[in-house]
Amino acid sequence: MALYAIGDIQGCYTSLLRLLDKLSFDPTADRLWFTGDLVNRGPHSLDTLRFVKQLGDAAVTVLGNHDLHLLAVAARKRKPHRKDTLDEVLAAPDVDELLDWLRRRPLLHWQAPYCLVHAGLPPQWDLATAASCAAEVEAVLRSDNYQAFFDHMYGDVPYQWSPQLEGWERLRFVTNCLTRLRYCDKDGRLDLTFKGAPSTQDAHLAPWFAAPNRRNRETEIVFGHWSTLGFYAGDGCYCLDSGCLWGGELTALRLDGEKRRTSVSCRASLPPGSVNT
Ligand SMILES: Nc1ncnc2c1ncn2[C@@H]1O[C@H](COP(=O)(O)OP(=O)(O)O)[C@@H](O)[C@H]1O
Repeated sequence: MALYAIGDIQGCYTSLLRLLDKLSFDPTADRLWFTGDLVNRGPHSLDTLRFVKQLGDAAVTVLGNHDLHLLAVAARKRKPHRKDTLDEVLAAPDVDELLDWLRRRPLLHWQAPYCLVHAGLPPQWDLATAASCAAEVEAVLRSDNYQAFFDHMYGDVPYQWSPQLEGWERLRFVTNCLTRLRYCDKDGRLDLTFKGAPSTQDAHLAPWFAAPNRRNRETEIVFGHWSTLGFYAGDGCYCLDSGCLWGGELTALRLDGEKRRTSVSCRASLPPGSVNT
């Protein structure tokens, strides 16, 4: 049995199949963790969703900002963006089933010694706080009233964590950390606007995983979301978004035993190999 974490797919289904082929992935024995953003901007979001869903217990995927955006568009709470490639999902005969499954995915998955999230954790959260905050948003997304969440999800404020945060503001802050965070300042205030690579940011900002006094250092954090950072292993953290969507690579990191990185180039869309599912 092997456990692999795989970076943001964003509809690059043929790259995923080539990567699984290269790994000799066996769904009856191996396990996959996905860093979220299964969909959008890439060409085959529908195939990707169907594939990951049918993996059942062989896969864990956490929700990313593009997954949440798909749910918001489907709920008619947000207009699609010009660059979205979600129409095929929205018109699919199994759209309800797929999106019902999607909204029940976690925002954080913890299995010692790893924590899997799409984007990051603010420095003020220890792992227990992160897990309970994620559970608050997950409970809303799994409820019958989940569509109301999308009326309040968008926006960059509040910038800073306080245990006193309540209601939609609290849920927005939690969602922004887990699905959009890249940089914060030395006091842990989020900056959700800058998307560039580390060393190109303003001097007052640092990547979230390099924040001083980060209280979640006890766990190894596996994340995606940050294609300009690319594959990164440092500070007890692993970024697996190596820019598949932008013609970079799709990356898997073996998490059990010795960590081993496997990637496929996404420059050429080669015909997919057969996958044993
Ligand atoms: N709270 C939020 N505020 C703004 N955008 C959000 C939020 N949650 C999800 N999104 C979605 O995240 C996506 C951001 O896209 P983009 O700015 O290109 O960033 P990325 O680098 O993650 O692709 C959009 O589809 C947007 O609708």
